[in-house]
Amino acid sequence: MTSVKPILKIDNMSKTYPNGVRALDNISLNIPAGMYGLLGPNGAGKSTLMRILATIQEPDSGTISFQDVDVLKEKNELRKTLGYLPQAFGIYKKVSAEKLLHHFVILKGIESKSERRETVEALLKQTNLWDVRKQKLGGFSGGMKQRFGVAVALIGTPKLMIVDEPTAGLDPAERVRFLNLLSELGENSAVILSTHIVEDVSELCTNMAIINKGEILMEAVPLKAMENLRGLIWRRTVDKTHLSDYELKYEIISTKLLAGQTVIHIYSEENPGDDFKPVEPDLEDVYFSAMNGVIGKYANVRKEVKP
Ligand SMILES: Nc1ncnc2c1ncn2[C@@H]1O[C@H](COP(=O)(O)OP(=O)(O)OP(=O)(O)O)[C@@H](O)[C@H]1O
Repeated sequence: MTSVKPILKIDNMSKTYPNGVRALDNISLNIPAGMYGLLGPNGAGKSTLMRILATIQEPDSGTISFQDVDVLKEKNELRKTLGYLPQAFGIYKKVSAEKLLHHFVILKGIESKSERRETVEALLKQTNLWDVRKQKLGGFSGGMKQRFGVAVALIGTPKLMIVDEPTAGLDPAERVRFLNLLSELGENSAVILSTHIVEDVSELCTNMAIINKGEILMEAVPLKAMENLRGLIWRRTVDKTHLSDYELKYEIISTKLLAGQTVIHIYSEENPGDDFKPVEPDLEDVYFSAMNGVIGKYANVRKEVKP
């Protein structure tokens, strides 16, 4: 749980699709201002939650409040102060970035011509697209398109930004540029970033939640969560053919191929011996520990059923 006062509160929210998939299962979250990471694997329910927060999808039950706004009842109130970058969005390929942004600024209701020009210029500069403003959007790289999406989402200086899986498919340089842009936004508004990439959260977010199969496994301050795991994570290289023996004996939280070798991380409250070395836990250890139920929502359940 985060101790800072929440700016966005989600209570007991559920959503089941007509095909019977329960995408969100009684979710509650307290989200403070700044950068907030929603971390989870494919199919966890992130996009469903983001679309509901962005007021384009209805939950079956639950409430959301943003400051004094009852989000589900006063959708237009929230929309005035909302920026949303969806996971996938279409753009007009044959139009230049500058021209299309002008159109969106008009749609947002900025009537004065000079104010429009200033807004467009400021947004293109902020998103580092000023030099390519005359280029057609069809020729933009994935990262440039994402930054254009941010420019659109930023029109009207939103207080709440919803950003759904923005770094998937970006090359490393574009990813860094994009994350830097987001962290600047986090200084003035609440930014909720959904991602399956642990590094997006560790590099950027002061608060986070881990979601899987429609459930929140834990809410945490990343630095504290890593600290709490200190002394509990151990690693060693194993022969792949012996992996199942280790699985029987230890609480393996992750198995990775590293330079052709199989490296396992285990959770153990005591020194396991057996050539294991202590690990300084990172956010990936936190994520896999929560996903495996050794910490977070299912930690106690798991301990009770263990011999
Ligand atoms: N319109 C829909 N109709 C039926 N099932 C859906 C629909 N949208 C999503 N789902 C299902 O709901 C679950 C959650 O999907 P969601 O897209 O919210 O997850 P996600 O965490 O964003 O995953 P991804 O990163 O793969 O987009 C998945 O099992 C998905 O197949």
